[in-house]
Amino acid sequence: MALSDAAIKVKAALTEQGLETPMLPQTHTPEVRKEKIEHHMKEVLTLMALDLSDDSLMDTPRRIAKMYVDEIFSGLDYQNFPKITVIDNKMGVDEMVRVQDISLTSTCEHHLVTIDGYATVAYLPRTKIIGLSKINRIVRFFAQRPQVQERLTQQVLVALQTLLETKDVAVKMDAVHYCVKSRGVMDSTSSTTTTALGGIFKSNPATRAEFLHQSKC
Ligand SMILES: Nc1nc2c(ncn2[C@@H]2O[C@H](COP(=O)(O)OP(=O)(O)OP(=O)(O)O)[C@@H](O)[C@H]2O)c(=O)[nH]1
Ligand SMILES: [Zn+2]
Repeated sequence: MALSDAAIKVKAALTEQGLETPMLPQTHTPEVRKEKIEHHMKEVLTLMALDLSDDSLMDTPRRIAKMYVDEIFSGLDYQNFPKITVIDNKMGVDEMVRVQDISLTSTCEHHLVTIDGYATVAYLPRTKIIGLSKINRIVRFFAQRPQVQERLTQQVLVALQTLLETKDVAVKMDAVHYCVKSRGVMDSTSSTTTTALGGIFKSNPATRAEFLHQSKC
């Protein structure tokens, strides 16, 4: 199936700006990917001395394969880029549109454990207005990849700048990294905030302050 125009444009913009996730071309169908991952997960779990003949563990390799391909890493495949509804700004909206407290669950690319937090996204409409839920869907698409939070924040910024045909976009994320909480340094209270500001959100101190100070996350 051919990629949507939106997916093609966003992928090209990320590649051009050096912000694409390091990825190889997709050479297998989702079904083949799942079969191969299931096979390798069996090896991994067996190496950990788990008895996969137990009825509780038996289907775990298949479950993991399905979860990787269809769910938590589905954003590696631009076939899964959301359908985007962008309309002309006929009403002449010229004030900030902000969506806050967007649930954000991603996976840290260093340890493949959960990143759990919130995102706030704002833009100043120029010629285009985007369907609100599409902002949440774009956050979710890029979150469903192995990620570092800084890149995730920038990818959402560039995707929206591309689709909205304006630089005036801002993204803020606040998240707990389970690689910091449940292992390693085992800090259960810290969280990480990242921002990516474009256009007027970067250059105008008042707009920047309005976004940064009013966003709850
Ligand atoms: N900048 C950034 N770092 C991250 C993110 N997620 C995880 N990390 C960090 O990636 C680093 C990987 O460091 P390494 O020393 O290679 O891995 P490690 O031995 O498991 O490190 P510890 O977590 O300190 O035990 C760690 O400091 C993680 O906290 C992220 O989204 N952004
Ligand atoms: Zn990690």
